[in-house]
Amino acid sequence: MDIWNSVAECGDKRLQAKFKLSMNVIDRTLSLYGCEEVAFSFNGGKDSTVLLHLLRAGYAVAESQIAPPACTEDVRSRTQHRIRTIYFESPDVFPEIDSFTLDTAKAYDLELELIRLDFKSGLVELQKKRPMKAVFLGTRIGDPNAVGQEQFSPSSAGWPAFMRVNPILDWSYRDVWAFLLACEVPYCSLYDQGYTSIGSIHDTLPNAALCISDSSSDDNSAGTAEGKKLPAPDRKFRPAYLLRDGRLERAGRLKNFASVKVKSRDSLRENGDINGLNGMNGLFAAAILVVGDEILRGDVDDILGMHLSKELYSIGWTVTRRAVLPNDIDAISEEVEHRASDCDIVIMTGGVGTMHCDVTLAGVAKAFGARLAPDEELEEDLRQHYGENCPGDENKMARLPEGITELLHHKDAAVPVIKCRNVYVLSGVTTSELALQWRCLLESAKEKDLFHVQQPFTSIRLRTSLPEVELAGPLARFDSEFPDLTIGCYRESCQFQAIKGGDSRNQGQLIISVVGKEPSRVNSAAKTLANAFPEGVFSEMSKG
Ligand SMILES: Cc1cc2nc3c(=O)[nH]c(=O)nc-3n(C[C@H](O)[C@H](O)[C@H](O)COP(=O)(O)O)c2cc1C
Ligand SMILES: Nc1ncnc2c1ncn2[C@@H]1O[C@H](COP(=O)(O)OP(=O)(O)OP(=O)(O)O)[C@@H](O)[C@H]1O
Ligand SMILES: [Mg+2]
Repeated sequence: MDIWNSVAECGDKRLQAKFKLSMNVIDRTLSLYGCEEVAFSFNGGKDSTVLLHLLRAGYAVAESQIAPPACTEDVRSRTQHRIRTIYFESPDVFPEIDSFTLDTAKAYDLELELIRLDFKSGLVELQKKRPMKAVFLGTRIGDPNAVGQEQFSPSSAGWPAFMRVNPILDWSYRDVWAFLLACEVPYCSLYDQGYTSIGSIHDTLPNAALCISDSSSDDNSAGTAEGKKLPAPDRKFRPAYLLRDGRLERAGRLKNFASVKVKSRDSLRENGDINGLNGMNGLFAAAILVVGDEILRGDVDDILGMHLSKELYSIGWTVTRRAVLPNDIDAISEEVEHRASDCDIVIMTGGVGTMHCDVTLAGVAKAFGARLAPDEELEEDLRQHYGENCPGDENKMARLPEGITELLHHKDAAVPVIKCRNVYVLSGVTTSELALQWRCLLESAKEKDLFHVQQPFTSIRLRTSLPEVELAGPLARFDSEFPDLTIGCYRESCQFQAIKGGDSRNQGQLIISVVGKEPSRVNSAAKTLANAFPEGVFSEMSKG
Protein backbone atom coordinates (compact mmCIF):
# COMPACT_ATOMS: atom_id res chain seq x y z
CA MET A 1 0.00 0.00 0.00
CA ASP A 2 1.33 3.49 -0.69
CA ILE A 3 2.17 6.08 1.94
CA TRP A 4 -0.91 8.26 1.37
CA ASN A 5 -3.27 5.31 1.86
CA SER A 6 -1.38 3.91 4.84
CA VAL A 7 -1.58 7.22 6.68
CA ALA A 8 -5.21 7.83 5.69
CA GLU A 9 -6.21 4.39 6.94
CA CYS A 10 -4.18 4.26 10.15
CA GLY A 11 -6.82 6.13 12.17
CA ASP A 12 -4.15 8.13 14.04
CA LYS A 13 -5.45 11.71 13.83
CA ARG A 14 -2.35 13.22 15.34
CA LEU A 15 -0.11 11.47 12.83
CA GLN A 16 -2.43 12.46 9.99
CA ALA A 17 -2.20 16.12 11.03
CA LYS A 18 1.61 16.00 11.22
CA PHE A 19 1.78 14.17 7.88
CA LYS A 20 -0.38 16.80 6.19
CA LEU A 21 1.80 19.67 7.41
CA SER A 22 5.00 17.88 6.39
CA MET A 23 3.64 17.14 2.93
CA ASN A 24 2.82 20.85 2.58
CA VAL A 25 6.41 21.74 3.40
CA ILE A 26 7.67 19.25 0.80
CA ASP A 27 5.18 20.49 -1.77
CA ARG A 28 6.19 24.14 -1.21
CA THR A 29 9.87 23.25 -1.48
CA LEU A 30 9.47 21.37 -4.73
CA SER A 31 7.33 24.21 -6.16
CA LEU A 32 9.90 26.81 -5.13
CA TYR A 33 13.08 25.07 -6.19
CA GLY A 34 12.02 22.21 -8.49
CA CYS A 35 13.15 18.58 -8.12
CA GLU A 36 16.43 19.34 -9.95
CA GLU A 37 17.71 21.82 -7.40
CA VAL A 38 17.11 19.99 -4.15
CA ALA A 39 18.82 17.10 -2.38
CA PHE A 40 17.91 14.74 0.44
CA SER A 41 20.40 14.20 3.27
CA PHE A 42 20.02 10.53 4.16
CA ASN A 43 21.94 8.57 6.77
CA GLY A 44 19.78 5.49 7.41
CA GLY A 45 18.55 6.77 10.79
CA LYS A 46 14.87 6.50 11.68
CA ASP A 47 14.17 10.20 11.14
CA SER A 48 15.72 10.26 7.71
CA THR A 49 13.87 7.01 6.90
CA VAL A 50 10.57 8.74 7.68
CA LEU A 51 11.64 11.63 5.50
CA LEU A 52 12.58 9.33 2.62
CA HIS A 53 9.04 7.99 2.41
CA LEU A 54 7.48 11.43 2.75
CA LEU A 55 9.70 12.58 -0.12
CA ARG A 56 8.78 9.61 -2.30
CA ALA A 57 5.13 10.46 -1.74
CA GLY A 58 5.75 14.18 -2.31
CA TYR A 59 7.85 13.75 -5.48
CA ALA A 60 5.31 11.44 -7.07
CA VAL A 61 2.45 13.85 -6.50
CA ALA A 62 4.46 16.92 -7.51
CA GLU A 63 5.38 15.26 -10.78
CA SER A 64 1.88 14.09 -11.54
CA GLN A 65 0.55 17.59 -10.79
CA ILE A 66 -2.68 16.05 -9.60
CA ALA A 67 -4.05 16.67 -6.11
CA PRO A 68 -3.34 13.68 -3.82
CA PRO A 69 -6.83 12.21 -3.38
CA ALA A 70 -7.56 12.37 -7.11
CA CYS A 71 -4.26 10.91 -8.19
CA THR A 72 -4.10 7.15 -8.70
CA GLU A 73 -2.08 4.82 -6.53
CA ASP A 74 -0.03 3.90 -9.57
CA VAL A 75 1.03 7.52 -10.13
CA ARG A 76 1.74 8.03 -6.45
CA SER A 77 4.13 5.12 -6.22
CA ARG A 78 6.43 6.04 -9.09
CA THR A 79 8.71 9.03 -9.45
CA GLN A 80 10.19 10.26 -12.72
CA HIS A 81 12.91 12.16 -10.92
CA ARG A 82 15.25 10.04 -8.93
CA ILE A 83 15.67 11.66 -5.54
CA ARG A 84 19.12 13.20 -5.34
CA THR A 85 20.46 11.78 -2.08
CA ILE A 86 23.61 12.72 -0.20
CA TYR A 87 25.18 10.45 2.40
CA PHE A 88 28.22 11.48 4.43
CA GLU A 89 30.08 8.24 5.05
CA SER A 90 32.17 7.82 8.16
CA PRO A 91 34.41 5.03 9.48
CA ASP A 92 32.72 5.43 12.88
CA VAL A 93 29.27 4.50 11.68
CA PHE A 94 27.57 1.21 12.63
CA PRO A 95 27.89 -1.32 9.77
CA GLU A 96 24.12 -1.95 10.04
CA ILE A 97 23.45 1.75 9.38
CA ASP A 98 25.86 1.84 6.48
CA SER A 99 24.42 -1.21 4.79
CA PHE A 100 20.83 -0.13 5.42
CA THR A 101 21.56 3.23 3.78
CA LEU A 102 23.12 1.64 0.71
CA ASP A 103 20.46 -1.09 0.40
CA THR A 104 17.65 1.43 0.78
CA ALA A 105 19.15 3.69 -1.87
CA LYS A 106 19.16 0.71 -4.23
CA ALA A 107 15.68 -0.46 -3.32
CA TYR A 108 14.11 2.95 -3.99
CA ASP A 109 16.35 3.85 -6.88
CA LEU A 110 17.76 6.92 -5.13
CA GLU A 111 20.43 8.89 -6.93
CA LEU A 112 23.03 8.41 -4.23
CA GLU A 113 26.13 10.56 -3.80
CA LEU A 114 28.61 9.28 -1.24
CA ILE A 115 30.70 11.92 0.48
CA ARG A 116 33.82 11.03 2.41
CA LEU A 117 34.44 14.44 3.94
CA ASP A 118 33.10 16.15 7.05
CA PHE A 119 29.72 17.85 6.65
CA LYS A 120 31.00 21.35 5.95
CA SER A 121 33.82 20.50 3.55
CA GLY A 122 31.56 17.96 1.82
CA LEU A 123 28.86 20.55 1.28
CA VAL A 124 31.41 23.07 -0.05
CA GLU A 125 32.55 20.48 -2.62
CA LEU A 126 28.98 19.56 -3.55
CA GLN A 127 28.05 23.19 -4.14
CA LYS A 128 31.03 23.56 -6.48
CA LYS A 129 30.32 20.37 -8.41
CA ARG A 130 26.57 20.44 -8.70
CA PRO A 131 24.95 23.23 -6.71
CA MET A 132 21.73 22.68 -4.80
CA LYS A 133 19.36 25.34 -3.51
CA ALA A 134 17.75 23.32 -0.73
CA VAL A 135 18.53 20.21 1.31
CA PHE A 136 15.89 18.09 3.06
CA LEU A 137 16.94 16.95 6.53
CA GLY A 138 15.30 14.68 9.12
CA THR A 139 16.06 17.13 11.93
CA ARG A 140 13.47 17.13 14.72
CA ILE A 141 12.85 19.71 17.43
CA GLY A 142 14.88 18.59 20.38
CA ASP A 143 17.83 17.34 18.31
CA PRO A 144 20.84 19.21 19.66
CA ASN A 145 21.39 20.84 16.26
CA ALA A 146 17.74 21.86 15.88
CA VAL A 147 18.17 24.81 18.24
CA GLY A 148 16.95 27.93 16.49
CA GLN A 149 15.84 26.08 13.35
CA GLU A 150 12.47 26.40 11.64
CA GLN A 151 11.01 24.24 8.89
CA PHE A 152 12.86 26.46 6.43
CA SER A 153 16.21 27.63 7.80
CA PRO A 154 18.99 29.04 5.65
CA SER A 155 22.33 27.35 6.30
CA SER A 156 24.41 29.01 9.04
CA ALA A 157 26.91 31.76 8.43
CA GLY A 158 30.21 30.24 7.37
CA TRP A 159 28.48 27.30 5.66
CA PRO A 160 27.81 27.15 1.92
CA ALA A 161 24.51 28.84 1.07
CA PHE A 162 21.42 26.64 0.76
CA MET A 163 18.05 26.32 2.42
CA ARG A 164 17.78 23.65 5.11
CA VAL A 165 14.29 22.18 4.87
CA ASN A 166 13.10 20.24 7.93
CA PRO A 167 9.67 18.77 7.09
CA ILE A 168 9.46 16.64 10.27
CA LEU A 169 10.80 19.28 12.65
CA ASP A 170 7.79 19.02 15.00
CA TRP A 171 7.35 15.24 14.90
CA SER A 172 7.69 13.49 18.25
CA TYR A 173 9.42 10.17 18.87
CA ARG A 174 6.01 8.54 18.97
CA ASP A 175 4.98 10.12 15.63
CA VAL A 176 8.10 8.72 13.97
CA TRP A 177 7.32 5.19 15.07
CA ALA A 178 3.61 5.51 14.40
CA PHE A 179 4.50 6.43 10.80
CA LEU A 180 7.13 3.74 10.19
CA LEU A 181 4.85 1.04 11.59
CA ALA A 182 1.68 2.26 9.87
CA CYS A 183 3.44 2.40 6.50
CA GLU A 184 5.22 -0.92 7.13
CA VAL A 185 8.44 0.39 5.62
CA PRO A 186 11.83 -1.16 6.38
CA TYR A 187 14.08 0.54 8.94
CA CYS A 188 17.59 -0.17 10.20
CA SER A 189 17.78 -3.42 12.22
CA LEU A 190 19.53 -1.69 15.15
CA TYR A 191 16.21 -0.16 16.18
CA ASP A 192 14.87 -3.67 16.83
CA GLN A 193 17.83 -4.26 19.15
CA GLY A 194 16.98 -1.46 21.56
CA TYR A 195 18.82 1.45 19.92
CA THR A 196 16.56 4.50 19.94
CA SER A 197 18.84 7.20 18.48
CA ILE A 198 21.93 6.34 16.53
CA GLY A 199 25.17 8.27 16.44
CA SER A 200 28.66 6.84 16.07
CA ILE A 201 29.82 3.42 17.33
CA HIS A 202 31.77 5.29 20.03
CA ASP A 203 28.88 7.14 21.63
CA THR A 204 25.82 4.95 21.10
CA LEU A 205 24.44 2.09 23.20
CA PRO A 206 21.08 0.36 23.34
CA ASN A 207 18.63 2.24 25.53
CA ALA A 208 18.59 0.96 29.13
CA ALA A 209 14.89 1.79 29.38
CA LEU A 210 14.28 -1.06 26.90
CA CYS A 211 16.41 -3.67 28.65
CA ILE A 212 14.53 -6.92 29.27
CA SER A 213 17.02 -8.61 31.59
CA ASP A 214 16.10 -8.58 35.30
CA SER A 215 19.59 -7.67 36.34
CA SER A 216 19.58 -4.54 34.19
CA SER A 217 18.57 -2.30 37.04
CA ASP A 218 21.61 -3.04 39.14
CA ASP A 219 24.32 -2.51 36.62
CA ASN A 220 25.04 0.03 33.96
CA SER A 221 25.74 -2.25 31.06
CA ALA A 222 23.19 -0.58 28.85
CA GLY A 223 23.13 3.04 27.80
CA THR A 224 22.12 5.17 30.71
CA ALA A 225 22.91 8.76 31.48
CA GLU A 226 26.01 7.83 33.37
CA GLY A 227 26.60 4.26 32.15
CA LYS A 228 29.78 3.83 30.17
CA LYS A 229 30.25 0.07 29.99
CA LEU A 230 29.60 -1.80 26.79
CA PRO A 231 26.47 -3.91 26.63
CA ALA A 232 26.90 -7.46 27.88
CA PRO A 233 26.50 -9.81 24.92
CA ASP A 234 23.63 -11.72 26.53
CA ARG A 235 21.63 -8.62 27.35
CA LYS A 236 18.29 -8.38 25.51
CA PHE A 237 16.43 -5.24 24.56
CA ARG A 238 12.95 -4.48 23.34
CA PRO A 239 12.55 -2.74 19.99
CA ALA A 240 12.79 1.04 19.83
CA TYR A 241 9.12 1.51 19.01
CA LEU A 242 8.25 0.21 22.51
CA LEU A 243 10.00 3.09 24.27
CA ARG A 244 7.06 4.78 25.95
CA ASP A 245 8.76 7.91 27.16
CA GLY A 246 10.09 9.83 24.15
CA ARG A 247 12.12 12.00 26.54
CA LEU A 248 14.49 9.06 26.88
CA GLU A 249 15.15 8.82 23.14
CA ARG A 250 18.79 9.82 23.53
CA ALA A 251 19.43 8.00 26.81
CA GLY A 252 21.79 5.64 25.00
CA ARG A 253 23.89 8.53 23.64
CA LEU A 254 26.72 8.86 26.12
CA LYS A 255 28.12 12.31 25.60
CA ASN A 256 24.93 14.27 25.94
CA PHE A 257 24.56 13.98 29.64
CA ALA A 258 24.90 16.42 32.36
CA SER A 259 27.61 18.21 34.12
CA VAL A 260 30.03 16.65 36.55
CA LYS A 261 29.24 19.22 39.20
CA VAL A 262 25.62 18.21 39.36
CA LYS A 263 26.60 14.56 39.26
CA SER A 264 28.59 14.92 42.47
CA ARG A 265 25.53 16.32 44.20
CA ASP A 266 23.42 13.53 42.78
CA SER A 267 25.86 10.89 43.90
CA LEU A 268 25.51 12.25 47.43
CA ARG A 269 21.81 11.73 47.16
CA GLU A 270 22.25 8.33 45.56
CA ASN A 271 24.31 7.37 48.57
CA GLY A 272 21.38 8.07 50.81
CA ASP A 273 22.04 11.68 51.63
CA ILE A 274 18.97 13.13 49.99
CA ASN A 275 19.60 16.30 51.90
CA GLY A 276 22.51 17.22 49.68
CA LEU A 277 25.64 19.18 50.47
CA ASN A 278 24.37 22.02 52.60
CA GLY A 279 22.18 19.67 54.57
CA MET A 280 25.27 18.17 56.16
CA ASN A 281 25.66 21.12 58.52
CA GLY A 282 21.95 21.37 59.23
CA LEU A 283 21.27 24.29 56.89
CA PHE A 284 19.28 23.71 53.76
CA ALA A 285 19.91 26.20 51.02
CA ALA A 286 17.48 27.14 48.31
CA ALA A 287 17.74 29.59 45.44
CA ILE A 288 14.75 31.30 43.89
CA LEU A 289 15.06 32.32 40.25
CA VAL A 290 12.32 34.47 38.81
CA VAL A 291 12.35 35.04 35.07
CA GLY A 292 10.82 38.13 33.48
CA ASP A 293 12.03 41.21 31.58
CA GLU A 294 8.98 43.05 32.96
CA ILE A 295 10.31 42.70 36.52
CA LEU A 296 13.77 43.87 35.51
CA ARG A 297 12.24 46.94 33.85
CA GLY A 298 10.27 47.71 37.02
CA ASP A 299 6.88 47.33 35.34
CA VAL A 300 5.96 44.57 37.76
CA ASP A 301 6.99 43.81 41.36
CA ASP A 302 8.62 40.50 42.19
CA ILE A 303 5.64 39.42 44.30
CA LEU A 304 6.03 35.77 43.33
CA GLY A 305 9.66 35.71 44.38
CA MET A 306 8.75 37.28 47.72
CA HIS A 307 5.98 34.73 48.17
CA LEU A 308 8.40 31.85 47.52
CA SER A 309 10.95 33.31 49.97
CA LYS A 310 8.31 33.28 52.70
CA GLU A 311 7.20 29.76 51.84
CA LEU A 312 10.75 28.43 52.01
CA TYR A 313 11.48 30.29 55.22
CA SER A 314 8.30 28.86 56.73
CA ILE A 315 9.54 25.31 56.13
CA GLY A 316 12.90 26.03 57.72
CA TRP A 317 14.90 26.48 54.51
CA THR A 318 17.42 29.26 53.99
CA VAL A 319 17.11 31.21 50.77
CA THR A 320 20.70 31.97 49.83
CA ARG A 321 19.90 33.67 46.53
CA ARG A 322 16.89 35.25 44.90
CA ALA A 323 17.56 36.50 41.41
CA VAL A 324 15.45 38.07 38.71
CA LEU A 325 16.64 36.99 35.28
CA PRO A 326 15.90 38.26 31.78
CA ASN A 327 14.03 36.15 29.22
CA ASP A 328 17.34 35.00 27.81
CA ILE A 329 18.41 31.38 27.42
CA ASP A 330 22.09 32.01 28.14
CA ALA A 331 21.49 34.18 31.22
CA ILE A 332 19.10 31.58 32.63
CA SER A 333 21.39 28.69 31.82
CA GLU A 334 24.39 30.34 33.49
CA GLU A 335 22.48 31.14 36.70
CA VAL A 336 20.83 27.69 36.87
CA GLU A 337 24.17 25.97 36.41
CA HIS A 338 25.66 27.85 39.37
CA ARG A 339 22.68 27.65 41.68
CA ALA A 340 21.95 23.98 40.98
CA SER A 341 25.45 23.14 42.03
CA ASP A 342 25.76 25.33 45.14
CA CYS A 343 22.20 25.03 46.53
CA ASP A 344 20.21 21.99 47.56
CA ILE A 345 17.20 23.05 45.55
CA VAL A 346 16.37 25.75 43.04
CA ILE A 347 12.81 27.00 42.69
CA MET A 348 11.98 28.78 39.44
CA THR A 349 8.99 30.70 38.24
CA GLY A 350 8.22 32.88 35.22
CA GLY A 351 8.97 32.36 31.55
CA VAL A 352 7.09 29.07 31.41
CA GLY A 353 4.44 29.34 28.78
CA THR A 354 3.61 29.20 25.13
CA MET A 355 4.97 32.57 24.04
CA HIS A 356 8.15 33.20 22.07
CA CYS A 357 9.73 34.85 25.13
CA ASP A 358 9.07 31.89 27.45
CA VAL A 359 12.54 30.35 27.50
CA THR A 360 12.96 29.19 31.09
CA LEU A 361 12.94 25.48 30.22
CA ALA A 362 15.34 26.03 27.33
CA GLY A 363 17.71 27.71 29.81
CA VAL A 364 17.38 24.82 32.27
CA ALA A 365 18.02 22.30 29.47
CA LYS A 366 21.14 24.18 28.39
CA ALA A 367 22.42 24.38 31.98
CA PHE A 368 22.34 20.59 32.25
CA GLY A 369 23.58 19.90 28.72
CA ALA A 370 20.25 18.30 27.83
CA ARG A 371 18.13 18.90 24.77
CA LEU A 372 14.53 20.14 24.81
CA ALA A 373 12.35 17.31 23.60
CA PRO A 374 8.60 17.20 22.97
CA ASP A 375 6.76 15.59 25.85
CA GLU A 376 3.44 14.00 25.02
CA GLU A 377 2.36 13.60 28.64
CA LEU A 378 2.65 17.34 29.25
CA GLU A 379 1.15 18.10 25.82
CA GLU A 380 -1.92 16.16 26.88
CA ASP A 381 -2.06 17.94 30.28
CA LEU A 382 -1.92 21.29 28.51
CA ARG A 383 -4.53 20.32 25.95
CA GLN A 384 -6.85 19.41 28.78
CA HIS A 385 -6.03 22.57 30.71
CA TYR A 386 -6.22 25.08 27.87
CA GLY A 387 -8.55 23.24 25.47
CA GLU A 388 -8.88 25.20 22.25
CA ASN A 389 -7.93 28.45 24.00
CA CYS A 390 -4.22 27.86 24.21
CA PRO A 391 -2.37 31.16 23.79
CA GLY A 392 0.64 30.82 21.48
CA ASP A 393 2.16 27.47 20.64
CA GLU A 394 1.09 24.80 23.11
CA ASN A 395 3.63 22.36 21.69
CA LYS A 396 6.36 24.77 22.68
CA MET A 397 5.40 24.66 26.35
CA ALA A 398 5.38 20.89 26.16
CA ARG A 399 9.08 20.65 25.35
CA LEU A 400 11.08 19.51 28.33
CA PRO A 401 14.76 18.94 29.09
CA GLU A 402 15.29 15.36 28.00
CA GLY A 403 16.38 12.59 30.33
CA ILE A 404 16.43 14.78 33.46
CA THR A 405 12.78 15.78 33.76
CA GLU A 406 10.08 14.36 35.99
CA LEU A 407 6.55 15.73 36.05
CA LEU A 408 5.16 16.02 39.58
CA HIS A 409 1.42 15.66 39.19
CA HIS A 410 -1.03 16.41 41.95
CA LYS A 411 -4.78 15.91 42.00
CA ASP A 412 -5.43 19.58 42.87
CA ALA A 413 -3.16 21.14 40.24
CA ALA A 414 -4.09 21.28 36.56
CA VAL A 415 -0.47 21.62 35.47
CA PRO A 416 2.34 19.56 37.03
CA VAL A 417 5.47 20.97 38.65
CA ILE A 418 8.44 20.31 36.37
CA LYS A 419 11.42 18.75 38.15
CA CYS A 420 14.80 18.78 36.40
CA ARG A 421 17.25 17.23 38.85
CA ASN A 422 17.22 19.62 41.84
CA VAL A 423 15.50 22.44 39.92
CA TYR A 424 11.73 22.78 40.36
CA VAL A 425 9.86 24.91 37.83
CA LEU A 426 6.47 26.25 38.92
CA SER A 427 4.12 27.70 36.33
CA GLY A 428 1.70 29.69 38.52
CA VAL A 429 1.38 33.34 37.47
CA THR A 430 -0.69 34.69 40.38
CA THR A 431 0.10 34.29 44.08
CA SER A 432 -2.87 31.98 44.56
CA GLU A 433 -1.82 29.74 41.62
CA LEU A 434 1.72 29.73 42.93
CA ALA A 435 0.54 28.92 46.46
CA LEU A 436 -1.39 25.95 45.11
CA GLN A 437 1.60 24.71 43.09
CA TRP A 438 3.84 25.12 46.10
CA ARG A 439 1.50 23.07 48.28
CA CYS A 440 1.38 20.36 45.61
CA LEU A 441 5.17 20.43 45.33
CA LEU A 442 5.57 20.02 49.09
CA GLU A 443 3.25 17.01 49.11
CA SER A 444 5.06 15.40 46.13
CA ALA A 445 8.42 16.13 47.75
CA LYS A 446 7.34 14.36 50.91
CA GLU A 447 5.81 11.42 49.08
CA LYS A 448 8.82 10.93 46.80
CA ASP A 449 11.42 11.81 49.41
CA LEU A 450 12.78 14.68 47.32
CA PHE A 451 13.35 17.24 50.06
CA HIS A 452 12.00 17.77 53.54
CA VAL A 453 10.31 20.32 55.74
CA GLN A 454 12.90 21.36 58.32
CA GLN A 455 12.77 22.59 61.87
CA PRO A 456 11.18 26.06 61.52
CA PHE A 457 13.04 29.29 62.11
CA THR A 458 12.31 31.51 65.08
CA SER A 459 12.76 35.23 64.72
CA ILE A 460 12.47 38.35 66.79
CA ARG A 461 12.44 41.82 65.24
CA LEU A 462 13.11 44.91 67.32
CA ARG A 463 12.52 48.49 66.18
CA THR A 464 14.61 51.37 67.49
CA SER A 465 15.11 55.05 66.84
CA LEU A 466 18.74 54.81 68.01
CA PRO A 467 21.24 56.09 65.40
CA GLU A 468 23.27 53.53 63.50
CA VAL A 469 26.58 54.63 65.02
CA GLU A 470 25.42 53.65 68.52
CA LEU A 471 24.20 50.24 67.40
CA ALA A 472 27.00 49.18 65.09
CA GLY A 473 29.57 48.18 67.74
CA PRO A 474 27.28 46.17 70.05
CA LEU A 475 25.61 44.42 67.11
CA ALA A 476 28.95 43.29 65.71
CA ARG A 477 29.82 41.84 69.15
CA PHE A 478 26.51 39.96 69.40
CA ASP A 479 27.00 38.63 65.93
CA SER A 480 30.23 36.91 66.96
CA GLU A 481 28.79 35.87 70.34
CA PHE A 482 25.87 34.07 68.62
CA PRO A 483 27.41 32.48 65.53
CA ASP A 484 24.47 30.09 65.18
CA LEU A 485 22.07 33.01 64.68
CA THR A 486 21.65 35.51 61.89
CA ILE A 487 21.63 38.99 63.32
CA GLY A 488 20.75 41.68 60.83
CA CYS A 489 19.80 45.32 60.70
CA TYR A 490 17.86 47.25 58.07
CA ARG A 491 15.75 50.35 57.78
CA GLU A 492 12.00 50.25 57.66
CA SER A 493 11.10 51.15 54.12
CA CYS A 494 8.07 52.78 52.49
CA GLN A 495 7.29 49.51 50.74
CA PHE A 496 7.23 47.61 54.01
CA GLN A 497 4.79 50.15 55.47
CA ALA A 498 2.58 50.02 52.41
CA ILE A 499 2.31 46.27 52.71
CA LYS A 500 1.95 46.09 56.47
CA GLY A 501 -0.11 49.27 56.80
CA GLY A 502 2.62 50.66 59.11
CA ASP A 503 2.98 54.11 60.54
CA SER A 504 4.76 56.60 58.28
CA ARG A 505 6.50 58.17 61.33
CA ASN A 506 8.53 54.97 61.64
CA GLN A 507 9.85 55.28 58.14
CA GLY A 508 13.60 54.94 58.11
CA GLN A 509 13.81 53.59 61.68
CA LEU A 510 16.19 50.73 62.26
CA ILE A 511 14.93 47.20 62.63
CA ILE A 512 17.13 44.54 64.16
CA SER A 513 16.33 40.97 63.23
CA VAL A 514 17.47 37.94 65.17
CA VAL A 515 16.84 34.66 63.35
CA GLY A 516 17.73 31.11 64.28
CA LYS A 517 16.49 27.58 64.74
CA GLU A 518 16.69 27.37 68.54
CA PRO A 519 13.98 29.54 70.18
CA SER A 520 15.93 29.72 73.46
CA ARG A 521 19.03 31.08 71.67
CA VAL A 522 16.99 33.64 69.73
CA ASN A 523 15.30 34.83 72.95
CA SER A 524 18.56 34.97 74.83
CA ALA A 525 20.24 37.01 72.05
CA ALA A 526 17.33 39.47 71.95
CA LYS A 527 17.42 39.82 75.74
CA THR A 528 21.19 40.34 75.85
CA LEU A 529 20.87 43.01 73.19
CA ALA A 530 18.05 44.83 75.00
CA ASN A 531 19.98 44.70 78.33
CA ALA A 532 22.97 46.39 76.73
CA PHE A 533 20.94 49.57 76.16
CA PRO A 534 18.74 51.78 78.36
CA GLU A 535 15.20 50.47 78.89
CA GLY A 536 12.61 51.43 76.26
CA VAL A 537 15.09 51.88 73.42
CA PHE A 538 13.66 48.88 71.55
CA SER A 539 10.09 47.96 70.80
CA GLU A 540 9.42 44.36 69.81
CA MET A 541 7.66 44.29 66.44
CA SER A 542 7.10 40.62 65.86
CA LYS A 543 8.07 37.17 66.96
CA GLY A 544 7.79 34.19 64.62
C1 LIG B 1 23.05 18.54 4.79
C2 LIG B 1 23.56 19.12 6.07
C3 LIG B 1 23.53 20.50 6.26
C4 LIG B 1 24.01 21.06 7.44
N1 LIG B 1 23.98 22.41 7.59
C5 LIG B 1 24.45 22.96 8.72
C6 LIG B 1 24.41 24.36 8.93
O1 LIG B 1 23.94 25.12 8.10
N2 LIG B 1 24.91 24.84 10.08
C7 LIG B 1 25.44 24.01 11.04
O2 LIG B 1 25.88 24.53 12.07
N3 LIG B 1 25.48 22.69 10.88
C8 LIG B 1 24.99 22.14 9.74
N4 LIG B 1 25.04 20.79 9.58
C9 LIG B 1 25.59 19.94 10.67
C10 LIG B 1 24.47 19.47 11.59
O3 LIG B 1 23.86 20.56 12.25
C11 LIG B 1 24.95 18.51 12.66
O4 LIG B 1 26.13 18.97 13.20
C12 LIG B 1 25.11 17.20 12.06
O5 LIG B 1 23.88 16.75 11.56
C13 LIG B 1 25.71 16.20 13.04
O6 LIG B 1 24.81 15.83 14.00
P1 LIG B 1 25.32 14.79 15.08
O7 LIG B 1 26.49 15.44 15.74
O8 LIG B 1 24.13 14.64 16.00
O9 LIG B 1 25.64 13.57 14.31
C14 LIG B 1 24.55 20.21 8.44
C15 LIG B 1 24.57 18.84 8.24
C16 LIG B 1 24.09 18.29 7.09
C17 LIG B 1 24.12 16.80 6.89
N1 LIG C 1 26.04 11.13 7.80
C1 LIG C 1 24.96 11.77 7.33
N2 LIG C 1 24.70 11.84 6.01
C2 LIG C 1 23.62 12.45 5.54
N3 LIG C 1 22.73 13.06 6.31
C3 LIG C 1 22.91 13.06 7.64
C4 LIG C 1 24.04 12.41 8.23
N4 LIG C 1 23.95 12.54 9.57
C5 LIG C 1 22.83 13.25 9.81
N5 LIG C 1 22.20 13.56 8.65
C6 LIG C 1 20.95 14.30 8.51
O1 LIG C 1 20.63 14.87 9.77
C7 LIG C 1 19.34 14.38 10.20
C8 LIG C 1 19.28 14.31 11.68
O2 LIG C 1 20.12 13.28 12.17
P1 LIG C 1 19.69 12.46 13.46
O3 LIG C 1 20.83 11.62 13.88
O4 LIG C 1 19.10 13.40 14.45
O5 LIG C 1 18.46 11.59 12.96
P2 LIG C 1 18.45 10.14 12.33
O6 LIG C 1 19.86 9.68 12.16
O7 LIG C 1 17.63 10.19 11.09
O8 LIG C 1 17.72 9.27 13.44
P3 LIG C 1 18.24 8.88 14.93
O9 LIG C 1 17.80 10.05 15.78
O10 LIG C 1 17.52 7.65 15.27
O11 LIG C 1 19.72 8.74 14.90
C9 LIG C 1 19.17 13.07 9.50
O12 LIG C 1 17.82 12.68 9.45
C10 LIG C 1 19.77 13.38 8.15
O13 LIG C 1 18.87 14.12 7.35
MG1 LIG D 1 21.31 9.59 13.80
